[in-house]
Amino acid sequence: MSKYEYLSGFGNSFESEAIKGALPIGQNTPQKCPMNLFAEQLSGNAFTVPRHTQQRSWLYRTRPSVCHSPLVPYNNATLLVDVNRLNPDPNQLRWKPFPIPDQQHDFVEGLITIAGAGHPSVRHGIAIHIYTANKDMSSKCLYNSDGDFLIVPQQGTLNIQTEFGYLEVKSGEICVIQRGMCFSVGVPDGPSRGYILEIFGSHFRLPDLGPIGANGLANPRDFLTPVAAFDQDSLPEGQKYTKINKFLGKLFTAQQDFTPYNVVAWHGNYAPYKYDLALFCAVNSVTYDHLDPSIFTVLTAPTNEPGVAAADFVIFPPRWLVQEKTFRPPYYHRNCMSEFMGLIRGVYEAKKEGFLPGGGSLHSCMTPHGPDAETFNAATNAELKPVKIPDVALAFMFESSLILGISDYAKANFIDDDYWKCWQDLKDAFTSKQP
Ligand SMILES: O=C(O)Cc1cc(O)ccc1O
Ligand SMILES: [Fe+2]
Repeated sequence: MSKYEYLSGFGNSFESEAIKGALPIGQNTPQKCPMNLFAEQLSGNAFTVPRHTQQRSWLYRTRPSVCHSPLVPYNNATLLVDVNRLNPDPNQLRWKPFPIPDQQHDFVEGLITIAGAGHPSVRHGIAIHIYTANKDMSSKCLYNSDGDFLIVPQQGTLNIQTEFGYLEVKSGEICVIQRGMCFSVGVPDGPSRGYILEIFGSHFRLPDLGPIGANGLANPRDFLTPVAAFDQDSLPEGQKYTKINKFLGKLFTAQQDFTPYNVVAWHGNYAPYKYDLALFCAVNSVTYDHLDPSIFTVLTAPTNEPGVAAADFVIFPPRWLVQEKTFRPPYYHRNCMSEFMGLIRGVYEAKKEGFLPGGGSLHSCMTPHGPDAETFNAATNAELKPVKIPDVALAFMFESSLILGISDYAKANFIDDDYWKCWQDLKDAFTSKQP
């Protein structure tokens, strides 16, 4: 039987036992838990939030998480930086694909902060990171006190062990690992790379569908949460397990002499999940005009202001373009939101050249942008028959209401210095035509 087994549904209250009978019946904290397990609650929200937003789980484990040595600074992730150390830059920014260094490094060591805003200390804000890895996090796990990670693998499958069970996340799929959950990333395909959206405030939810109705976009049943699984073998005598904690933008580490993957059963609605982007049911104009990209929202992390997201995760999926009398690529625009884009595979519909898989772009608040000149010229003259954006294309956007700063590293490395030139051939065809 594969260790990758899942429960289906978004935000459900689940229960899962790796050994039948490990969950207490009818209560959370019996005087003695079945099988002498320890009961431990993991809270994803304040105890007192409205019931429909409450997220928490109960974990039944062989030893509680508290049995570890004191946490001390961990300095092996040199490019992960606190969001209070970022720089303003209003330019249109584009990064070439971030290379995967040859030197041996795991998912944590390969974290690179690109952009962000707000701060985890006030539970408001986001950070955008790139990860690269070419070795597994063996005997090492990460848990994040700062917020939730939405992970978008671009190259290489991720085998992720979590306290809740195992997740296999391929390129073209995403996963969410929330605040506090221990996880370890394996890279079975070798050199791997991807994007991370970290949110410091609310959790991700599915967008409201309004007049779209009860179905479409990302359907709840396609979100998959792992079944309970724990490490059967104890650590060899003398061997330690390393726990790493991201806390206010810095990493800390502690040791313990047992695996953190000792949860025999769990129940609740605060659990990691994955989603296959190929299952996204795109909805769009079947008459005319280019609609706003919010129509492609997979997940949204709301702020307290109705309709305003700390971050939306939006994709540009394979789909048919059928609009009549319409300039079909994205329009030229200046947005009050910040738009970080990444490319999983193929070519993005607004950029004929230069935006490459594993790279990125950032168009900040009010930074003008839109299709490059080549795309404009082709689309203005194209015959408007139905066209399929092919299955090999998959771009995405992290769109945020916050104004993002960029890291020293992102400012100085892999920047495409010629990006601005892609718009310079957009000529004034109005003035020259006047009598
Ligand atoms: O800038 C971008 O490429 C993203 C984007 C796509 C789109 O279809 C409409 C607006 C928008 O910001
Ligand atoms: Fe845009």
